[in-house]
Amino acid sequence: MTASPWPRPVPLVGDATSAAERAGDPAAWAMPEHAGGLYAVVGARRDVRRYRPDPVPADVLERVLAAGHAAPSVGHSQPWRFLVVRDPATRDRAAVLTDRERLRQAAQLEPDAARRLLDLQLEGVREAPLGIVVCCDRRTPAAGVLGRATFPDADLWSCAAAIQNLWLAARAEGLGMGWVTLFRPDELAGLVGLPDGVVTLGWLCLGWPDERPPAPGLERAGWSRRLPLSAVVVEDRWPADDGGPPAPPSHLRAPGRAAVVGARDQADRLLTPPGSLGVLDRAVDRVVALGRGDATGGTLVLAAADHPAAALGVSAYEARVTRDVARAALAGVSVGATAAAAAGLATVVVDAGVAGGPLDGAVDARPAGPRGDLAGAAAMVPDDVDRLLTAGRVLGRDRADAGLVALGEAGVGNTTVAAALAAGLLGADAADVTGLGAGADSAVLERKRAVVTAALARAGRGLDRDPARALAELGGPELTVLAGVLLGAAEAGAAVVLDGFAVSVAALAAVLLEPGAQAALVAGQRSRERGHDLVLQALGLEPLLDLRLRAGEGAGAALAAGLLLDGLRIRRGTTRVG
Ligand SMILES: Cc1cc2ncn([C@H]3O[C@H](COP(=O)(O)O)[C@@H](O)[C@H]3O)c2cc1C
Ligand SMILES: O=C(O)c1cccnc1
Repeated sequence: MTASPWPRPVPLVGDATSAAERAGDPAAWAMPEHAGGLYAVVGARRDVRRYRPDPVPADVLERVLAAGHAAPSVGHSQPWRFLVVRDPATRDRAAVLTDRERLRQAAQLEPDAARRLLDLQLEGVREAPLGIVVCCDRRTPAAGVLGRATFPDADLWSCAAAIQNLWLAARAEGLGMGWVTLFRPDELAGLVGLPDGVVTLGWLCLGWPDERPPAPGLERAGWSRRLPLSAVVVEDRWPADDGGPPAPPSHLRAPGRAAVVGARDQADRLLTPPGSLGVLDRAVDRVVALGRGDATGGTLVLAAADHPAAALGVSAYEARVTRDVARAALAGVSVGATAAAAAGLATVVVDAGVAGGPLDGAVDARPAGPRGDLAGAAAMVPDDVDRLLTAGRVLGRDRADAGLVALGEAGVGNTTVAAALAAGLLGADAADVTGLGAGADSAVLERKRAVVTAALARAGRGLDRDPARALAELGGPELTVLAGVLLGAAEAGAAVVLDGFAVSVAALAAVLLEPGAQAALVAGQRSRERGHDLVLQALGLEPLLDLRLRAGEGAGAALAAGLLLDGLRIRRGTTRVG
């Protein structure tokens, strides 16, 4: 192309680039000197719930509000209004509205869920020096705004984008912000006198933060994790085999961020290098975050059951051993019960279907319906899974106030049942999760693998998304009861100490049912059973002990609980610095 003799007209306002410049360097619009800072602020934004009372200077507030006002809006309609509340009386009335709403919602929930709601940290509304009621002025008819005729709620989304801008600017200024929506919208609107047609998106707390969470509190508490990017980015078309909606999020209470950070802070103030007790310190942090740092004892819950699968030659022992072990535990003379006593734990035995009829002195949680051997028929009927989970929950809640809840099992043949359940829940091969159990030889091991393989083929796929069905198809009644005990104990705020392979598989089912329960768990030990490590990894737990146990009965959980109680004593007894 020959050069044009004509100079290019350059507009005096706006974009001075030429088409040739833009084609020559399409990325030249970037702002490399700012990008790093922006991503850092995006990554460091947190929902803050604790505030210092100090005022926010007017110029800082104005910059933050201006950032909100710079948000994108549908048809450039700028529908947001930022109603800044400084008046302490209005703030106090808003706090009362959230308190009231909390009680109202709690009254409609199961007692347990209600308690969790009541524990929510909402003090920010009272503490923060500023409240911002973000409003959307919807009085312009949707059809009159470019883009809203087809998406009539796009004005609300614009306001949400403004909130995100406010939030990022606040973070960059070092201010904390929390978005509170536990209001009846009309009550909040009434409080600040919004006219008809102006709606609110909630109350933003704004002030200097009295917590500086490095990660979302719920993430640190193990409640949930940010999904990998690949899980939320879809190419071109929604996948045809998506398997239905994702599992609902957990409603189980994990410790709040303040509790989790508080536990860590407390440990950091001891006269010792932070984390000096390693894995034990992390377990102690968990218990302290649950508010149970004062525990000096607890309970070993031992659930026992026999299994039709045992008739397929998958154990080196006869089925009557289960009954003997459970009776010895009731008499306090089994390995598990003596280990529990040594650790300062009481033992409670649950009869989850021990052969030979109900066991005197045990908590009765026996399945009522038919039982299958996994390979040929489902382990239990769904009704029994529900009943046994509930029975376990009741027991777990009941034992939560006594201190730690350690879990143990007895059931001849149950390492095969646990292997089938683990394979179903993890999508693993039989060979990866089938081990020697209480002492299998190669012929028994061969039969165990065959049973697990047949069970998986019979039960079909997708069990990882439906843990209750997995328990019915591939589970055992003692594992189901233990999953319930874990959930009940975790719901009531207790720390739960796991034992070996079978207990850990029960825990995996429980955590798939209620991810929030993970925050309550401490892995007692890594046993020598094949597959245990895989299950612990799936639980995201590092065990306290690694003694190559193959005991079952809660022996490892009791040993670890003793160590954990020592760790709590050390935490309480060590002097604090500065
Ligand atoms: C005397 C005795 C006491 C036990 N206590 C726990 N288990 C452990 O072994 C059993 C599971 O292994 P498998 O799947 O190979 O049968 C469960 O009862 C478990 O708790 C025991 C096993 C025996 C023999
Ligand atoms: O790993 C275990 O928990 C285990 C192994 C063998 C027998 N009972 C339990």
